[in-house]
Amino acid sequence: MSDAALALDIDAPFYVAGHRGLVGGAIWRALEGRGHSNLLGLPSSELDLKERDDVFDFFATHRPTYVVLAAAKVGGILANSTYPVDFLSDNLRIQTNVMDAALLHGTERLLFLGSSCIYPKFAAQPIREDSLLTGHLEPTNDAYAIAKIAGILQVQAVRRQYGKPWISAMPTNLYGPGDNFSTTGSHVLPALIRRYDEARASGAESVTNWGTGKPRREFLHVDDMAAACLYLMEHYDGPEQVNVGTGRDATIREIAQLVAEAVGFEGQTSWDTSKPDGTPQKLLDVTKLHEIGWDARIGLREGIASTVEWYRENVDSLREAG
Ligand SMILES: NC(=O)C1=CN([C@@H]2O[C@H](COP(=O)(O)OP(=O)(O)OC[C@H]3O[C@@H](n4cnc5c(N)ncnc54)[C@H](OP(=O)(O)O)[C@@H]3O)[C@@H](O)[C@H]2O)C=CC1
Ligand SMILES: C[C@H]1O[C@H](OP(=O)(O)OP(=O)(O)OC[C@H]2O[C@@H](n3cnc4c(=O)[nH]c(N)nc43)[C@H](O)[C@@H]2O)[C@@H](O)[C@@H](O)C1=O
Repeated sequence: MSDAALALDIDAPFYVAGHRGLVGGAIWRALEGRGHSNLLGLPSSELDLKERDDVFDFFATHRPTYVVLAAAKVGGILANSTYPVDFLSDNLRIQTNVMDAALLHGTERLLFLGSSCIYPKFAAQPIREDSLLTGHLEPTNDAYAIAKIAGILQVQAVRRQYGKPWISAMPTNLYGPGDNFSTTGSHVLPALIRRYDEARASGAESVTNWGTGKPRREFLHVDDMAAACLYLMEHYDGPEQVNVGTGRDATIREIAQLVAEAVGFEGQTSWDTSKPDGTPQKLLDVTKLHEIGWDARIGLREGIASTVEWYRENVDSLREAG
């Protein structure tokens, strides 16, 4: 489809599945900012996307023209390795129900969100899109990755069998306002912000992080991610998933230092090597994204600083929510 044909109609019904989450929330804010007048979103307490009949009823009633599939069972390295059944089964059900209902009820365009963990554990770095299915997965998140790979295949199958311009994006590790700051279930950046800020507030002399601190990770601010998603919906129409990242990575030890500086913690850091490191490096090759015409804007120091600010403003309500 041409760029003109891909332009999003701001009055058409647009369903953001997972609109209260980190990514869905940022996409919702971005759509509101662009003046979209017909946004659809329901919390899981009102529409459990694992329930196939309920999902089909929702689509029959609202018939969304556009869908971003940002609802998923999501978590950090420990949650993924402790609950593989949930990460496999919930995600397969959520994405299959949403895509089947969207297909039946005439959704014109759908963006499926996968993750950089779909690529082989020892993929050549930076990781190109065509390294998918060329090697073994990282065991701490293989169940989640298999569900995400099935989602990419479903998008490609819909394109092939029905000719719909649906697409997939593969984000690198994300962070920002609205993240999950739970101590055991979260990803590394929110976990570090909470740990270092609590240590600063209590006057603790040291903190202990997980693993060796040697793995390398790439981080993208979620507002950049939301902008990239909408950009891709308006400028990309191809079967291959598109990597979304900054093209730059750092060691977890360096990230921890940045967070310590951002919150003003001056004590010591130690490492609990009984916790898993996960994949040694996960840096996306973003050549394709750049060729399509999009590049990240928010620098890591700036993004961490604004996320610390958001965390401090919201920490009380986060505690109440558990
Ligand atoms: N965060 C990251 O670092 C990365 C995320 N991604 C991908 O981006 C997408 C969004 O992730 P993120 O925003 O971080 O995740 P969050 O955990 O922040 O949000 C997930 C959202 O999914 C919804 N959800 C979960 N289960 C159900 C269900 N059964 N029925 C209805 N809604 C459900 C939740 O709804 P509610 O709040 O109402 O319960 C929530 O809004 C996912 O596909 C994830 O794999 C990819 C790479 C990195
Ligand atoms: C987005 C991505 O997220 C997960 O993969 P991951 O990249 O390994 O993500 P993570 O953020 O949990 O850890 C990154 C690194 O950081 C180290 N680390 C230190 N201290 C803490 C800490 O306190 N918490 C956490 N979570 N990690 C810590 C940790 O040991 C690891 O070396 C998968 O769910 C995967 O499925 C996925 O998609």
